[in-house]
Amino acid sequence: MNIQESTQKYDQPLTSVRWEGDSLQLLDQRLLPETIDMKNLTTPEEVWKAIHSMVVRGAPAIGIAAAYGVVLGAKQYTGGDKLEWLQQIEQVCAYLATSRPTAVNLFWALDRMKNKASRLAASEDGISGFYGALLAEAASIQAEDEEVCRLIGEHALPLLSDGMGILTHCNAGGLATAKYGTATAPMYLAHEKGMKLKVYADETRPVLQGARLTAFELQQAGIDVTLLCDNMAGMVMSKGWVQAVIVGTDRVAANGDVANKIGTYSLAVLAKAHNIPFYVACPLSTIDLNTASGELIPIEERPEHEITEGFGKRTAPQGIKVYNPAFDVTPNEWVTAIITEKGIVRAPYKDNLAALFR
Ligand SMILES: CSC[C@H]1O[C@H](OP(=O)(O)O)[C@H](O)[C@@H]1O
Repeated sequence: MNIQESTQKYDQPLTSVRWEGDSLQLLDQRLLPETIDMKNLTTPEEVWKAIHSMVVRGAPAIGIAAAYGVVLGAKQYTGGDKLEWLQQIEQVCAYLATSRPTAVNLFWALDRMKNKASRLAASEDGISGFYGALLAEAASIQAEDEEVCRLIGEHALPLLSDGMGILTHCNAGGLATAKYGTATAPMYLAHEKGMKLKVYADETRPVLQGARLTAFELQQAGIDVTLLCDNMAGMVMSKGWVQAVIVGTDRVAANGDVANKIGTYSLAVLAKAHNIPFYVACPLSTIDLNTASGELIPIEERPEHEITEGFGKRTAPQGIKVYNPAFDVTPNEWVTAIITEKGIVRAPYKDNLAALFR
């Protein structure tokens, strides 16, 4: 366990997921911003728990961590039978798929690892090379995500201008991806080009990913960021401080409905009311053409204590009824455009999203 104070300025953005030697290092995002603690994981069970408890969170980061979780499962196989090895990999994938239900990147990454394992098992290659081949596949998923996020930022840049106010929600930042983030990618690239943006970050109750993660990473990068309570978004929009809303997503349905952190739908309605564009930034790995529309997206409900406790004490009466959905769905008609690594997609989303995969 490596604990450091996070008050120091870091030269490089923090990496939330890192493979080192033959184990997985995860930055415990539950402890940010005050503590930097890298956890060392060596089993799929530890990866499942890390995803479920949000040690690692954010759709792409969850997928990358799960991919390395499959590699840890492959390391556990000591036999010599290819079919038996494949069955073990398929069992690990099925197990890791139960860690969280909404972010489609988890299932996308596991399917990619399962397909790689199937090709290996069907090949003439010796089983001794399978572990290395799976590790290379997981590393490719991570490396590709970094490039994909950078491209999302590049495609978003024409939507931005010097001095612009951008409001974002939760953390769709470098900590939620391999690097750059999705919603934050244009902010980082604009900053690199000397563009002055004013970012407003919703704290994002109840887990405070905006306050603890987005505000932290943008401040570390030297980007002008102002922290808001979630209930302030309407007011700052009414003051004319916001010229665009940019958020990430955990799953885009085939018709363009968007599942994202709870509170996103409210922002979309507020943005429409103030005639402010509402952009969703996401990689193709977060677009799920197999889910026709938003009401079919499974919405995770999380533990009550995330709402009834905070700031080191109970913040609600004992026994109070609690509803704690971690996500909501924004209907596609409220979405101005979806920014992907292949470019900006606008309505009609069903046809235009499908065209991305042709
Ligand atoms: C770039 S995906 C980020 C996405 O994931 C977050 O959810 P969680 O923190 O619960 O994993 C949130 O919905 C972000 O928009």
